[in-house]
Amino acid sequence: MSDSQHRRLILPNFLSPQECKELQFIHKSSSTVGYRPNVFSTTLSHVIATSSCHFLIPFIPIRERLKDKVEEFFRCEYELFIEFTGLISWTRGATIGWHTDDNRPYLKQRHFAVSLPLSLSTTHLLYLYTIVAHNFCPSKAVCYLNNYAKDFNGGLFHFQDGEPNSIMPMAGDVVMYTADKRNIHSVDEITDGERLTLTLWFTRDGSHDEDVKLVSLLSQHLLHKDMVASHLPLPASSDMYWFSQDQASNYQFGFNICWARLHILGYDISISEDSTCDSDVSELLVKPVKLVRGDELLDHEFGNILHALQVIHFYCWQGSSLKINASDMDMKLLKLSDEHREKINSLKSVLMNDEDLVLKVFRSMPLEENGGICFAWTGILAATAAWEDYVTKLSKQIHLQLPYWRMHESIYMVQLDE
Ligand SMILES: O=C(O)CCC(=O)C(=O)O
Ligand SMILES: [Fe+2]
Repeated sequence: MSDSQHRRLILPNFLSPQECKELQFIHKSSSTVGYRPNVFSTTLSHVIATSSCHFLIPFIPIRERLKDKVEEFFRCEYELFIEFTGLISWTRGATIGWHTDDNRPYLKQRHFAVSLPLSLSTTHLLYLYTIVAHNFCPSKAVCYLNNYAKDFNGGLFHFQDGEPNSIMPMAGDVVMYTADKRNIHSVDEITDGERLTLTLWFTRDGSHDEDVKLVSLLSQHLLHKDMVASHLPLPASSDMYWFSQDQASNYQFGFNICWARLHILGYDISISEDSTCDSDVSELLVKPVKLVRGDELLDHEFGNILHALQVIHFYCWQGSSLKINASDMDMKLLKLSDEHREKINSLKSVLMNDEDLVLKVFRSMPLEENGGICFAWTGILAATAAWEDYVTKLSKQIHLQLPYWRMHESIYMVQLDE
């Protein structure tokens, strides 16, 4: 559906349920606290910085399809650039009143450039000609990845003028609109659950091309890394995972979102022997961990809490289709001693000292745990192996495609004959 003035476009079912679920898996296992209260985000530069470059792969075909649509709909004669790609989730309390989206810093820069009358070089003049003569209004695409009323309540999207008046976010649907006054919009407060979107910004201005920055980050990151090296995620600084209501990150009130996301799915974490509640939070995040459920501990070591979180969310995503191997049946489960339980609780009081807040933020809607299948430790072990296969496959694709991306300073699906 598009409106008569060509300022917005709504595309139902643009993303497949599988694409939505894969992006949800990435976000729930990689997000950091976001730029506004009660908001969480996963940017592409963040996944690179945390040694999870492979997660870029699922975004690539989706970015391409969205860019093609925007170019077609807004009738662009020249190429557009993606300025930003991110997964963004809003939880209880997040809201935004009537606003336009043209408050991005690069817009100010553009106005500044136009008001410079003197000493312009030919390049400058050409540049000005391009932005003035082919004035493309920056645009945004918001792809909904989960469902109103099922995964969250509240969070309806509204346009102030014209049709459609309101949009009920449903997984797979996309809304595209120009960032100017023709599209004043708002989002109702989220009252329950977690509302998840994939958000992209488009620009004409090549100096804000996200791909150039991402290719450079990828090159730096992968230069020293062996292709067969481990795919362990590397946690970012601990304050990026610290949620507190007043945004003060002094670790006194609030919680670590990795621990919290495991907790709401029914897991506790046992951090290696020498960790105590006096340890520094950043130190705790990089230590090997084991998973606990009830009074059982799975005797399998994960590289760090982020690794455990990725595997558990992989289990939630793929649960019902995972194959249990014979070797998974040999797993070792240990009964927790009182002493061990006490230790877990004391670390928990450091990383998650406001449990009520965790439940308020993440656990207000019934969760569809483990892809709807019953929990089994054998399933977790199967997920551990399947996660490794999955990231290895994605990682190979990154390594094969990066030379082409570097050559073109652009990220695209390279057709390679295997
Ligand atoms: O998530 C949405 O539906 C739109 C969010 C929005 O308007 C914004 O972040 O500026
Ligand atoms: Fe907006």
